[in-house]
Amino acid sequence: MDVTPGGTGDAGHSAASITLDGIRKRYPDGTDAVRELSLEVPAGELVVLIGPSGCGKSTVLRMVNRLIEPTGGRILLGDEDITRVDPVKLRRRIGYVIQNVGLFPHQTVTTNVGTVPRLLGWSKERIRQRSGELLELVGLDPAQFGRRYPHELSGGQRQRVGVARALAADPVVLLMDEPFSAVDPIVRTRLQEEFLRLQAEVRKTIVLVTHDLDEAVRLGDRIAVLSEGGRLEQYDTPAALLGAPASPFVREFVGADRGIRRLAVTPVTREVLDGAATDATLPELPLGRSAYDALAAMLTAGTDAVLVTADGRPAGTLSRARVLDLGQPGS
Ligand SMILES: Nc1ncnc2c1ncn2[C@@H]1O[C@H](COP(=O)(O)OP(=O)(O)OP(=O)(O)O)[C@@H](O)[C@H]1O
Repeated sequence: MDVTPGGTGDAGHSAASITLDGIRKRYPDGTDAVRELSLEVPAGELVVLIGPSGCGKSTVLRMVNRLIEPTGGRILLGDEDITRVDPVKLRRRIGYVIQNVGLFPHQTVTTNVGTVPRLLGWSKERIRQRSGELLELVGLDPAQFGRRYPHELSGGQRQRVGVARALAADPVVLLMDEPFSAVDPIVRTRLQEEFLRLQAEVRKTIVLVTHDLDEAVRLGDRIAVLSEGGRLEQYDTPAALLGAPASPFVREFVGADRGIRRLAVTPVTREVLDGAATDATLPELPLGRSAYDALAAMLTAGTDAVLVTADGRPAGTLSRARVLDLGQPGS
């Protein structure tokens, strides 16, 4: 299957960076939802906006596709200032996924996925082909699911259709507002994993809003922690954020269990190994897995170390003490 952007003959938009340049939003009642925020999202990266309820996350997200008009500042997609372009045309270039998906209930899955291509005037055949590709990409067999209506799907399946629809016209940017929060935790974890695989293939520029720190750490290339009024407290990789919170606010926000969270985003590399590969009775762990996986393997096997392998051959051992060090700030 051709999963390259615009695989059905479109010119291909690939991904564009997003620059928020001093954006502000004051609602008509005088609420300063976003006082001033500057942030750059590199092309092809997934950036998570996280922060306490009411800090302005959704307002920021919706200013990017102009569902909410900024009261100040500029937003650039690549080099283009989009604060002045036609918002309706803009939204056709930006995928948008929300919590309860918002599928059209009286349209089939295939028709839902083809919404934006139809608005763009694609031919019927091209839309049908693109819908099929996208459904396969999100793990739904088009022959089985294409003719169903949204109420004939599970919550997780609906969410996948929502993602397929958002990607259908090969948007330059994907905005996601709490996309996985309406499904139960097990389905959520599976959707997150599938979504990471999908992102590895399509490499869109994505801004995702969530309340869930674990989700932020799992999905984000970078995380922007916001406080009230859209104030940017820290903008960093998950490992840096958990390892070195920049302020007491962030420290409190990432919580006392940030050490264990940090292990989950710390890969086991050759540099961290602290013993020779001598003990073949130890549980094995391939290089590149997380320090959290290493600790889990030790706890399961009741050992104090794992044998780390590279291409199936022993590369060294990693001790429990070393893993615990990796969870400490500043290591
Ligand atoms: N239309 C509106 N008019 C006035 N104030 C608004 C409006 N929409 C949002 N607000 C306020 O702006 C602030 C930011 O809201 P926003 O929805 O962006 O926050 P959020 O971080 O996404 O919150 P949550 O996590 O609870 O969804 C809040 O104080 C909210 O009450």
